[in-house]
Formats: sequence, structure tokens, C-alpha cells
Amino acid sequence: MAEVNDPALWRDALPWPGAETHKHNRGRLGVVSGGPLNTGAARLAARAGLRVGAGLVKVLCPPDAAPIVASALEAVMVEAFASPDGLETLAEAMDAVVIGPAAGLNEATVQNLAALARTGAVLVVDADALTIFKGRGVDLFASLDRDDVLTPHEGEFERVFPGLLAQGREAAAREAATRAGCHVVLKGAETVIAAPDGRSRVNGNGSPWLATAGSGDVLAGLIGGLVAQGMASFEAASVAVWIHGAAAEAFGPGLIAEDLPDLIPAVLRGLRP
Ligand SMILES: NC(=O)C1=CN([C@@H]2O[C@H](COP(=O)(O)OP(=O)(O)OC[C@H]3O[C@@H](n4cnc5c(N)ncnc54)[C@H](OP(=O)(O)O)[C@@H]3O)[C@@H](O)[C@H]2O)[C@@H](O)CC1
Ligand SMILES: Nc1ncnc2c1ncn2[C@@H]1O[C@H](COP(=O)(O)OP(=O)(O)O)[C@@H](O)[C@H]1O
Repeated sequence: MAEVNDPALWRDALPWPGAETHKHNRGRLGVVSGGPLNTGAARLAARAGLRVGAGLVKVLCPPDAAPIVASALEAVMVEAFASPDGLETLAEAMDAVVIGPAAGLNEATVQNLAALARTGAVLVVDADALTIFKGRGVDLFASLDRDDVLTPHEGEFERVFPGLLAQGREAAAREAATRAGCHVVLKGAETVIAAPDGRSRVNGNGSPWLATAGSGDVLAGLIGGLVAQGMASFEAASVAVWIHGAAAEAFGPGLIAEDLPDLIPAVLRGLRP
């Protein structure tokens, strides 16, 4: 039986900077971007990761996307990679990496994921990096570690775990985490967070204002930003899902994904001891 996700479960585990903190030990997050026409999703995730407290955030992009990405970022940094090996080298310096938002439904995304899996970074795997493994989830699971996090919506979940949803969302998410050997965040009105050890939580503060393009990209960045700061993946996913819902509900009508990162500070202030 899943717990209801609530700040009482994880408030004490939230990362706050101390007097000796500097940007590098506050958590380094990378976000992989798609090509020149597909950079917005990674930028949304990166900004969310920075807002939730990661000290240093980089968008990692193909060379032809670099001028576009760089011209639309300030505190978030940019580095270009020309091959999966190049991405691996950049990711070695990261505590966590998000891959999938607008990454591209092509073999490059498969190879880039494999490259990231060779590093010590915790991976948040979303969107195209899930869809590209449609019908061959085992190939994805083989490269993941227990602390990695998959963030499918129901459509993506069905592609990677065909038929499992028939068990109901909670049971399906738990079974998926066991099969994949990592954490699974099954998104929806009641997002389920499941760990590979059998723990699960159902989120209670979802907001229908989140039904807008790019809000899932922001969630991936929030999870990445929290694991980069050293939070355990199960707690990081729980915190991120709750903050995401609280931010959306605070804004209400007219919310677009671009608004979400800048709503995070007020939510964090409310969680501060
Ligand atoms: N700013 C940017 O750059 C943004 C870029 N983005 C990027 O765009 C790329 C493609 O995104 P996408 O929306 O076309 O792909 P995806 O979500 O798989 O939908 C395909 C089909 O799946 C289904 N489906 C969808 N949701 C479902 C659900 N909850 N529950 C159940 N089913 C669901 C639905 O099928 P239908 O129900 O219509 O038959 C839908 O038609 C991807 O890389 C993404 O990261 C976006 O993040 C937005 C912001
Ligand atoms: N009706 C809803 N109620 C609560 N949360 C929702 C609702 N619709 C969508 N969401 C949330 O919004 C996000 C949408 O993510 P996703 O489908 O991946 O969108 P995108 O790919 O456009 O970023 C998820 O976190 C999901 O839980």
C-alpha cells in the first residue's frame, strides 16, 4: 500500500546551503538538449534544476544547437558535444543528468543514454529517452542503476512497460520499478513514485494547471536538481512532484511551463525550517 506523499515524510531531508557551501559542492546538474529546433525542453528542465538549488547547471547540446541554447540562457551554462563519447566526458563532471526532453527519437538518443550510463551521474530519463525504447524496455533497464529515475506519463509508461497499467497505477508503478531496477515516477493527476525496493508514494497535491506542454520537462529538472544535491532518488522524486504541484496551484489559471521554475522559490520558502 502506497503512502500519501506529504512534506512530513521528507521535510527534514531537504538540502539547504550552509556557511561553507560553494556552487560545486551544492550539486552539478547536466541536461541533454535536442538539436537546433528542439532546445526549449532542456532549457525548462535546466532552469528548474537551478531554481531548486543545484549550484551549477549545464545544458549539454549538439554543436549546431549551441548558439541557440547559449543565446537563451544566463546563469545556466552551455557545453557542446559532437559524439556520445564527448557527452560521456562532459557528464563525468556531473552529479546528475536529465536526458529525454526533446532529445530526439533516434539512435543518437540511445547512444547518448548508454554514454551517460557509463558515468557516475544519477540519470533522470524522460520523454524521448523512454519512447525510443518502445517494445524493448529491457535494453533500457540493462543500462540503469538503482538510483536512476524514469519519469513516464501513461503513454510513455505503456511503451516501455506494455500491459502493466491493467494492474492499476500504483501496482503498475511498483512492478515497473522492480522490473527496471530503478525508480519510476508514473505521472498523471495522481503521480505515483515507486522505488526498486518496493516503497511507493501517491502524490496528493497534483494540479490540473500542470496539463500544459513542458510541465513534465520542468519536473525532470526538479528531480535532477534535487538528486544532484545529494538527496536519495525516492525522496528527491517525492519532493519534486510535491513542489511541482504546489507551484502550479499557487499560480493557477494561465500557467505555462515557463512560469514554473520561477514559482519554486516561494514554495521552498514555505518548506524552510
Ligand atoms: N518546449 C518544448 O520544447 C517541449 C518539447 N516537448 C517534447 O516534444 C516531444 C514530443 O512530445 P509529444 O507531446 O508529441 O509526445 P508524447 O507526450 O509522447 O505524446 C505522444 C502521444 O502520446 C500520448 N500521450 C501523451 N501524453 C499522454 C498521457 N499523459 N497519457 C496517455 N497518453 C499520452 C498521446 O496519444 P493519444 O492519446 O493522442 O493517442 C500523444 O498524442 C518530446 O520530446 C517532448 O519532450 C514537450 O515536452 C513539450 C514542450
Ligand atoms: N490533470 C492533471 N492533474 C495533475 N497533474 C497533471 C495533470 N495533467 C498533467 N499533469 C502533470 O503535468 C506533467 C505533464 O508531463 P508530461 O506529460 O511529460 O508533459 P510534457 O512532455 O509536455 O512536459 C506531469 O508531471 C503530470 O503529472
